[in-house]
Amino acid sequence: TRTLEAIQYTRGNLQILNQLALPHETIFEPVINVQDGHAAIKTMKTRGAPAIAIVAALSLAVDAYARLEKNEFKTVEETKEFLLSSLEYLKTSRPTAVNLFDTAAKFTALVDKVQGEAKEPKDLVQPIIEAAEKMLIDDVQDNKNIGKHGAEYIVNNVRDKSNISVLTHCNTGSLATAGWGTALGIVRDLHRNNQLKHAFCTETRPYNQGSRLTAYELVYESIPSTLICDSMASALLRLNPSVQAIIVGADRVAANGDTANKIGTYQLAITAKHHGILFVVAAPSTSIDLSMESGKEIVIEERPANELVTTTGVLLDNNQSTAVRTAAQGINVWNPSFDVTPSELISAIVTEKGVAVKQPGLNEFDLKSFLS
Ligand SMILES: CSC[C@H]1O[C@H](OP(=O)(O)O)[C@H](O)[C@@H]1O
Repeated sequence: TRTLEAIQYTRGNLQILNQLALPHETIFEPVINVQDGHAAIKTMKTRGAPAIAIVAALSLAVDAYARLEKNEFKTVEETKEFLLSSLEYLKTSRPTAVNLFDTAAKFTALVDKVQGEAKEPKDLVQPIIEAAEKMLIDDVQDNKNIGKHGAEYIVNNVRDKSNISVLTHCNTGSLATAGWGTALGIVRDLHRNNQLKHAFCTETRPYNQGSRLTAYELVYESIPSTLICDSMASALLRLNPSVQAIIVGADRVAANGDTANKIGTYQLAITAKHHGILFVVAAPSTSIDLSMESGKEIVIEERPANELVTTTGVLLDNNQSTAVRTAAQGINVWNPSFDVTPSELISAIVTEKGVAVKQPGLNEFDLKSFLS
């Protein structure tokens, strides 16, 4: 079966699925320049650490392609200035997921590398377009490898491999990546291998990535699944012994394994520890920030209060999605979009390169060695 896709691209043309309208309306919107790319990411029409980086890169690719077609670049220097300033601008869209910053650094290095031999603007633009297009391919391949490594790890490390249910948080599937997904990719592999009894997903307040996006992906592919409120996770673990692993994604993993992920991840790690089950982080190596020794340095994005005091994606009688206020007027709001789970609560970090685990007796991962 096909999985859903959040990004539609052909050279010079980019459309993104407006995830604010899911699951009720499937609306693809054009992204014609970096301003559109920045807005799609900032408003969370596009979200998910890998998808954010890919849409940012492709928005630069279509913007530069259009300018080249219209001969708007007069010199190589002017072209370089446009590319580098666009990357700096795209980095201001959301601060926590490292993938966007990793991509901006790689593309800046690419511009620096090719500028020496560049004779005309297209000599700078073409390599950027090709690098952006390659991300679409590489991301899906990375996720397939994550799915394979993660499913193997879970089957080999649970108590009862004939009775595996898992709980996942937020959305880490085809709607957060170029396809297949990270944590949800592991769920897909377990299901495809007939190793999954049931997948539980949390609602993931306040944006509801779980009830609106993950539930949508699971139902779309007929994966046996049940939606719970975030507040039900501990009761589920206490009452359902088949739930033997919690699998989540990541926005930024520090060198010691501390992981920034959707708000609510930290308390899932605490309850996994209390109930003695696996807590597994799934992420491509582009989500690992080796420049950060620990999670203390990770910037946590705070989102607008209106995203918490309303319920996004409510379906009105006229079949339009909208946000409806639920909280009392005048109440103060704290709305961090992520939290940091310390490495000692994490069983394993599954990447496309394999599964990182801690040395016996150690509370931290050594991801520098793992990735070297
Ligand atoms: C594979 S997506 C990783 C990560 O991104 C999500 O955050 P958001 O929906 O705010 O972009 C969530 O934290 C996922 O786990």
